[in-house]
Amino acid sequence: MRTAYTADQIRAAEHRLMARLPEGALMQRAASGLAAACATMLGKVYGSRVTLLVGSGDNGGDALYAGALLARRGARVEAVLAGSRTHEAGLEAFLLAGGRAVEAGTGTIERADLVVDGLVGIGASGALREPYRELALAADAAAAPTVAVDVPSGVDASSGRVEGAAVRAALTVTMGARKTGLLVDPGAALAGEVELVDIGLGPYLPDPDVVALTGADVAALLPRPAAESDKYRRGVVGVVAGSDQYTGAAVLAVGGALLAGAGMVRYAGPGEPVAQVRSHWPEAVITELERPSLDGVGRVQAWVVGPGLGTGDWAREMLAQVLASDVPVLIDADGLTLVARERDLLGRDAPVLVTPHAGELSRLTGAGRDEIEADRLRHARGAAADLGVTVLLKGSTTVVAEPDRPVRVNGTGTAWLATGGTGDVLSGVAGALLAQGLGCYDAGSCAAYLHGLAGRIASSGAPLHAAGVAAAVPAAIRELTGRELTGRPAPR
Ligand SMILES: NC(=O)C1=CN([C@@H]2O[C@H](COP(=O)(O)OP(=O)(O)OC[C@H]3O[C@@H](n4cnc5c(N)ncnc54)[C@H](OP(=O)(O)O)[C@@H]3O)[C@@H](O)[C@H]2O)[C@@H](O)CC1
Ligand SMILES: Nc1ncnc2c1ncn2[C@@H]1O[C@H](COP(=O)(O)OP(=O)(O)O)[C@@H](O)[C@H]1O
Ligand SMILES: [K+]
Repeated sequence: MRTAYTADQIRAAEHRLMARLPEGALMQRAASGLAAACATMLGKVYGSRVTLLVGSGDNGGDALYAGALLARRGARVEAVLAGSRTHEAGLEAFLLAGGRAVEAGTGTIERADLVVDGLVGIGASGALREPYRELALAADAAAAPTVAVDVPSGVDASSGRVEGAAVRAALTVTMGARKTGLLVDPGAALAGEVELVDIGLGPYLPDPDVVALTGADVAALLPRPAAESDKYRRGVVGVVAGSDQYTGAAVLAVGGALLAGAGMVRYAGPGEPVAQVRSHWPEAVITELERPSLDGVGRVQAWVVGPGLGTGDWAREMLAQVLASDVPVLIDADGLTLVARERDLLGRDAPVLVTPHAGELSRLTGAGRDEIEADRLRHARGAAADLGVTVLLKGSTTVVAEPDRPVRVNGTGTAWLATGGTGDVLSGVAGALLAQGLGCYDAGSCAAYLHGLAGRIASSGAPLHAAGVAAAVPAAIRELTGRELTGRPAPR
């Protein structure tokens, strides 16, 4: 599990650790980790040109001490001192090691083999001010890669929010613990690779603000069939999706559920989608509905409701019946539009997982779509608290929020997933995990991981289509579980 923390959490931990250490010790640890990462990126340090962008705080201090270490190894290191003041001891060490302070606009950024962004770290507030803004833009325009110290300047460390210009780093060397903003877009997209330098902060850190599951975490959570499993015990998913107008959503949601390991998938819907689901998935158990009713559809362990369902009376009645059941329900797409109109539908005791994209969340909460995308953590958390449900907010970083738990963030996806129907597949995958017994928080975050990985497999650097993502889900599971045997060993 990768953990991340807000600036306040990090600062509090640093204070406790610093009280036990000689002055400056933490910064020395940070700087040597930073210098080592820069050296690896440069390949050959001797004779290379390194330009430091140095702000007025300790972030600039880290850069100066690291610059001193690189200068001692023969790099030609120049520093642009951009702040109203400069970390004194850091500057002294830098100059003593042969580093040079230069003015911006002397071509130093353009000539560099490597730029080090030490403008601001966790002490930043608001959009980058001048001259930092212009330096960030110059670093972005330069040919050399940028290594960001702690966080790319311009990215809010606690949220990933970016107001105005920001540094685009090839590598972010982060001190003591990952910052939340490095795992959540738009900040995550600007951080590049993230390398964590251990400065001994671990024992002083509180519970994390956000976490990202690793493949091993997901593998440990994924349900597997046991030797004595049968299809009912493995978990039956009910899918209420699709309409005469939107048949594909039904096919994709059922496919996602089947290929993510449901013991069985029951599909209930009107004639057109029934015909489509039947021809694509003969293994699904289908009830063709003459009227909106779940009578006679059979028992399930979880429902998926909403994709392509429409928002008319039929859809509303189906949603109400699904929500009147006593099993977990995943609500997506049109189901969310209906809930936005009629919040009371959510009043139930069994768990609810909602899976909006930013536009759908906007309908649910009234916040603007752009505002949600700029600060997805805050909006997902707020909606989970307000609605009393688990919220999986889709997008470039998918986040799963549940009251009183760290937000789980997922970055396994690829932008190629931004194509029609992939969300329907996700709803099926998550529904299968709910039916197999995972709670909403685990089902949502494992589904996001698997779906993102399946997207990468299906894409392999080229366009994908939603059915291909569903088809790649078993390969994604195989990649995580390493082809382990389940049930009885094969006879020899
Ligand atoms: N503490 C520790 O033990 C360790 C800390 N470490 C390191 O210290 C970093 C935190 O250092 P920090 O607290 O000095 O804050 P930091 O981010 O350098 O700069 C804040 C200053 O920047 C300015 N400024 C703010 N917003 C701005 C804006 N929008 N646009 C322009 N300027 C802006 C403002 O200054 P002013 O405007 O007054 O010039 C403010 O005072 C941390 O990220 C890590 O790298 C590591 O060495 C490990 C040990
Ligand atoms: N830029 C992106 N990077 C990674 N994943 C993305 C990106 N944009 C969208 N996705 C993913 O693609 C899927 C799209 O779902 P959704 O918006 O519901 O589409 P649809 O309704 O057409 O199925 C979600 O899983 C989402 O997280
Ligand atoms: K920085």
